[in-house]
Amino acid sequence: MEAPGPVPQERWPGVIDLNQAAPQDDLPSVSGTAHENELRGRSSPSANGASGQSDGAVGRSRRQSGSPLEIDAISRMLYFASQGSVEDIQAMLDDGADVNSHDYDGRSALHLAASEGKLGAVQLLLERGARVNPLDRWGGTPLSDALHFGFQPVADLLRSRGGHVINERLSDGKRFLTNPPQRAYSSDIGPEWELDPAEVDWRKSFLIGKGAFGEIRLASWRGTRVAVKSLLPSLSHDEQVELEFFDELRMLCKLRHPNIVQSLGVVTHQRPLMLLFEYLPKGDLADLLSRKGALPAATAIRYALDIARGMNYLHLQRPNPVLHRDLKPRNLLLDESGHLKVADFGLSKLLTTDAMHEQYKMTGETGTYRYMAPEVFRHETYDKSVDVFSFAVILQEMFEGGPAWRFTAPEEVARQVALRHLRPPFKASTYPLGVKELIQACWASDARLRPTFSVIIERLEEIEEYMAAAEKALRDGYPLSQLWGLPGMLHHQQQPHQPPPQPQPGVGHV
Ligand SMILES: Nc1ncnc2c1ncn2[C@@H]1O[C@H](COP(=O)(O)OP(=O)(O)OP(=O)(O)O)[C@@H](O)[C@H]1O
Repeated sequence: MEAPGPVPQERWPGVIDLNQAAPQDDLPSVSGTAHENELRGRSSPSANGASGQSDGAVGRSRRQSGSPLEIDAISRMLYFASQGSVEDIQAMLDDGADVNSHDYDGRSALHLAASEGKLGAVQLLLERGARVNPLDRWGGTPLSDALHFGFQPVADLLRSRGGHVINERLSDGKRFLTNPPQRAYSSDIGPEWELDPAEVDWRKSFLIGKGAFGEIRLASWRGTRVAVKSLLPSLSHDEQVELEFFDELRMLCKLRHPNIVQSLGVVTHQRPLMLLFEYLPKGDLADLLSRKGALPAATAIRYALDIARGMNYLHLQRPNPVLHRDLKPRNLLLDESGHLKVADFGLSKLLTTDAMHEQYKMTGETGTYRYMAPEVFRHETYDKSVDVFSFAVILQEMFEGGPAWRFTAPEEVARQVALRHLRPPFKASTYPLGVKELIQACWASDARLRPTFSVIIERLEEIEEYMAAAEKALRDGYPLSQLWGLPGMLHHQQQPHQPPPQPQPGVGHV
């Protein structure tokens, strides 16, 4: 059984912010009522006119035909609405665009215009026949958006046209939310991110590995070695996945941090879809642990800080945090200077949890199960704290030298963790004082009690300082008895027959 960890200094708010969860996982698997169908972008037969030009018709046509032109038109319409570009909206509508078109999340042009307070655009859309109360997948109407973001004149206008806020419960009890994640719509991925595939030189390429989303190869791009991730054809044929993928790519390409693997650009104009990343030749943490076993405490803490800093950067992205959802040693790459970088972030969002389970089973890539938060395994609503859970398991592995219960199938491990609250055991004697407690807080069953990465960074920095102080104390020849008050990392150094550590210039690398 899991021992309760200390109460972290900073907590998740009392109620989990479902708005921060990856949207596809909020979508309950119910169907049937007109209301729910509307939420999902399907019209009930009675609401769907003969012309078929309703939200539902667009939803269906996007899913069935999936022509890039159609997707582009919807995207542009939403972009213009969010910008309040009345003339552009007018021109698109004059050209035959559907005023009720919406994206995969059910966000219509009216939603976008209302949530940005674009009164002129709202007026125009209503005049041109926009439905006043379309529901996005969080159950939000344009009026609820206008109210949420404080645009009173827009709210007044919508109310005068029959706008209302719907805040009811789905049949399975999950709450509708009125403030969905904000998206920065644009009409294209942006030429600067779109790479010319002809510039990728495959002559000396080789396969680095295969994951649930596709394979990754070393290749050369403009003379530089790069890691090219190709999306599995089975995924990229799914238009829904592609829509999400493009949206995600815009965001991923902009991210920059010393502890995340740098994305260089994308190829979306031909298949398979490809993502180019900086190439990190030193391997990943999984390989390192299988070669070296348990890491020295100072190295483990330094790596933990690298991961936490990279993850903190992702979680603090605005307007929406970037969830990893697939944090594991295989996705932590070593750079030339001996630091870890987080790879593969954001991509798992492309799959629903169900699809993720299926995909992992299909490809045999079940490694993720060991790091999977209980709520993900149980297919429940979750938020960014799932990454904190994975981080805890990784930190424990760095001290233990590899995964616990190696001979048990990963899926079974996840089941025990999720359903019986089992947690990997602490066997090593090298944990510095405070690390076990930190790990326990991070893998708490109650996701609200898990600390944020900002708090984790503070704790790890304190631990690192303690360790440096202890090392100095040893170097300066304090009697060991005086060191008992210092962190537990000294405990293993005080075992009989172990000489005190030699002073190190800086922290040692593995
Ligand atoms: N930028 C990179 N440079 C060098 N090696 C990389 C890079 N990105 C990934 N790899 C390596 O490629 C291998 C496969 O990675 P990939 O992300 O495709 O799959 P995975 O993480 O094992 O699985 P999944 O995608 O299902 O999470 C891993 O060993 C990983 O360390």
